[in-house]
Order: sequence, then structure tokens, then C-alpha cells
Amino acid sequence: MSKATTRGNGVADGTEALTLRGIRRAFKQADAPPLTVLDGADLEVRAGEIVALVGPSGSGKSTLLQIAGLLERPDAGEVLLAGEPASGLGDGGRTLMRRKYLGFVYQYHHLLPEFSAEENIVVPQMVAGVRKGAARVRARTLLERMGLARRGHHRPGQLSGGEQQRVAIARALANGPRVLLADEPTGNLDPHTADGVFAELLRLVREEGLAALIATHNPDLAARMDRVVTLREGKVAAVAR
Ligand SMILES: Nc1ncnc2c1ncn2[C@@H]1O[C@H](COP(=O)(O)OP(=O)(O)OP(=O)(O)O)[C@@H](O)[C@H]1O
Repeated sequence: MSKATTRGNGVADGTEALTLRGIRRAFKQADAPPLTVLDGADLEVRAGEIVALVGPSGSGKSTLLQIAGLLERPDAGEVLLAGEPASGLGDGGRTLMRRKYLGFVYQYHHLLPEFSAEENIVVPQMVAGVRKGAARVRARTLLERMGLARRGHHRPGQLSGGEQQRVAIARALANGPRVLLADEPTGNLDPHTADGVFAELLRLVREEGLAALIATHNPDLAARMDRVVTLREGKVAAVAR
């Protein structure tokens, strides 16, 4: 029998990670019919798979990521994380599910300015119930893996844009998520820095064996992922390469 590939997080590649079924979302507009952004979007991303989400500005990429990340509720449809349905859960249940399964990286780092890089990675672990000592060890390991071993005591304001984003990536992975969601994770960086940070993001995601859904406008970055999907008329469509 062939042995399933498992990586850092111990989850076999191909295991169900993120499933979106029939997602619909419309926004009310003044003096106009509602704007339907998602109109039956289906997507499956499995452990070990990195998927690029592309599409023109306004096509609904951020909306889809917010819904996949349980930060917004769809009007209809279902989100499952590791096979567990989120529909039917209250806000508290959704928060716990988010903590258990998800990591987020945004275009802007959103690090806490008064805390050091290391503390920024420790805090979400402590919120999730990890003891401080263990959280520090994990933070230092992640910083080292991002090439920032010597910068842990620096505050975000003392770091470059690329370094800040590396810390944000380490923070997203701190609690060992199954799924990484990223919205233009290197969109704020100059092209050379973006290239390096993106390579490290991909390396870490692969080493950890996560499923990742990454929205980008950059075709070169999309081409470096395993699969590319686009939003077309509110539905997810495969992009041939
Ligand atoms: N809370 C909201 N209320 C009203 N309209 C919204 C809301 N959120 C998003 N929209 C609209 O939904 C559409 C999709 O927005 P979304 O941000 O998901 O697109 P996107 O593909 O991520 O765009 P971009 O690439 O420019 O970031 C846009 O027309 C936007 O104006």
C-alpha cells in the first residue's frame, strides 16, 4: 500500500481542507437592484494544494475569502473546514472554528505596533490556549524559518515592509492551521521584495502541508501555484495553463 504524504502538520495530502458549496452573496445598493457578487461559487482546496484566486477588480475575490474565512456569512451555500460544516454555528462557534483551522495574511500586515515581532506571534497562540513558553518556542522557530531569527525583539515599526510581511506570515501559521487564506499578501511590496516574500510564503505553506487559497492580481505569482481559478459571473472557473 502506498503511504500518504504527510508534512509538518501531520495531515495527509489530499485530505479535505476547504470546501465552498453554492456560495451566494449579494449586496444592497441604493436605488438599484442588489449587486450579486457570488452566484453559486463552488471550490475545493485539499491539504497540500496551493490555489491562486484571480479575477478582475470587483469580481468578488475578497468577498469569497471573507466567506471562506468565516468572517462574513453567505446569503446561501455552505463552507466546510476539514469536512466540518460552519453553517448553523453561532458567532462563538465560528470564532473557535476559525482559530482551529484558519490562518490569514492580508495585503497590509496588521501587526500590533506596540509588541515585538516575537510577541505578535506569541499572542494569537496564547489566545488559543497555548502556554507562553511553548508559544515563544514556536514563534522563534517560525521567525528563524522566515530568516528573521535576529529580529524577534524588534517592533513592526523597526522592520522593513518585507520583514513586517514575513512576521505576518509567521503569525498566520503560529497555531498550525489547516488552511491559509491570503488576500494579495505581497501587494504592498516592491516587485523584488514581493518575489522573495512570496517564495518564502510558498515554501512554508508546502513544508507545513497546508491548503492555501491566495488572491492575486499578479499573473507571475499565480503561475507559481499548483492551480489557478478565477471568478466569472459569480462562479469559480478553472483557468487553463
Ligand atoms: N460590504 C459591501 N457592501 C456593498 N458592496 C460591497 C461590499 N463588499 C464588497 N462589495 C462590492 O462587491 C464587489 C466585489 O468586491 P470584492 O472586494 O470582493 O472584489 P475583489 O475581486 O476582491 O476586488 P479587488 O481585486 O479590487 O480587491 C465590488 O463591486 C464591491 O464594491
